[in-house]
Amino acid sequence: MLLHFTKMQGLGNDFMVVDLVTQRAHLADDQIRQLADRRFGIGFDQLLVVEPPRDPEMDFRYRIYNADGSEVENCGNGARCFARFVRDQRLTHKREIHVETAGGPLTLWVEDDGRVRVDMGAPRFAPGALPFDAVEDRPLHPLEVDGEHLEVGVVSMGNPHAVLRVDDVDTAPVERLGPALEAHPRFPRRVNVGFMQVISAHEIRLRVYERGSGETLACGTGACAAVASGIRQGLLESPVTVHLRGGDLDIEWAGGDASLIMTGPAERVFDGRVVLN
Ligand SMILES: N[C@@H](CCC[C@H](N)C(=O)O)C(=O)O
Repeated sequence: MLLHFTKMQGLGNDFMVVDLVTQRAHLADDQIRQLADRRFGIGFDQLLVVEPPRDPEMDFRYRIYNADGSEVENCGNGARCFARFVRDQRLTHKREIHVETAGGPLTLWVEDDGRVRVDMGAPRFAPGALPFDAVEDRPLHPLEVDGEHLEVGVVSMGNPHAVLRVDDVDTAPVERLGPALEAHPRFPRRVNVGFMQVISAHEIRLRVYERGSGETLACGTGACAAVASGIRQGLLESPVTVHLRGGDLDIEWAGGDASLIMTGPAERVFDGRVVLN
C-alpha cells in the first residue's frame, strides 16, 4: 500500500509524520526500523502518528515511536511538529490543540510567529515514576556507570530522563556514557540521558542521548527535564534558555506541581509517499 507522509523537524530533531485520520495503515516495529534507517529508508529520529482521539474531549491522539521501533510516552519537539502538521494539513483550524499521548494529555498553542508553545505537564521526580531503582526521592542520586561514580538527577516528563551536569558539553563523553546509562539496570525501561552545562541561572547548554534513537540534535522533553532538575538543585531560575546543537528552546517552570512550558520552532521539510510491503 501507498502511505503519504510529511518529513518535519524541530531544531534538527527529525520526524516522519503520518496522518492516520484520513489514511489507514499499520506500521510494525521492523517496518519502523527500516523506514528510520538513514541509508536504506527515509531516515528519522522518531515516527509521529496522528490518529482520531479516543477521548471526545481531545482533538487528536498522537503516538510516538523511536527509530528502534519502540513506542514511547512523550516527545516535546515532536509535539510542536504535530501542532504545525495538523494545521497545515487542515485537520484542524484551532490554535489551541488538546492531544492525547501515552504519557497523558498535552495542550499546545500555535503562536502568530509560527512557533509552538506546549504545556508539557509537571515534572515527576519520584524514582517510581520513571521507573528508577532507588528508595529515596532526592535531587541527585549516586550511580556507578562504566567504572565511574556519577551523580544524576532523575525526572519523568511522561518519559524517563537522567540529567548529568558536565563542565563542557563539547567534551562530555556522550558516546560512551549515553548508551551505558540508557541501558543501566537501575532504569528498567531504559532512559534518555541529558548532559547539561550550566552557563548562568537562566541559560544552559544541553546534549541528549535519546533512548531508542541515539544522540539527537535536540530533545524537548530532555530540555524540560534538565531545567526542572537544575531548578530543583538550586542551579537555575525560570525562565531558562536551553542551547541545543540544533538551536534554542525557551522553558518556563514555576516549580512544584506547575506545568513546564516549552516554546520553540517546528518546520515542514518535504512531503512524500512510500510503498509499504
Ligand atoms: N525527541 C524527543 C523525545 C523522544 C522520545 C525519547 N527518545 C524516549 O524514548 O522517551 C523530544 O523532543 O522530547
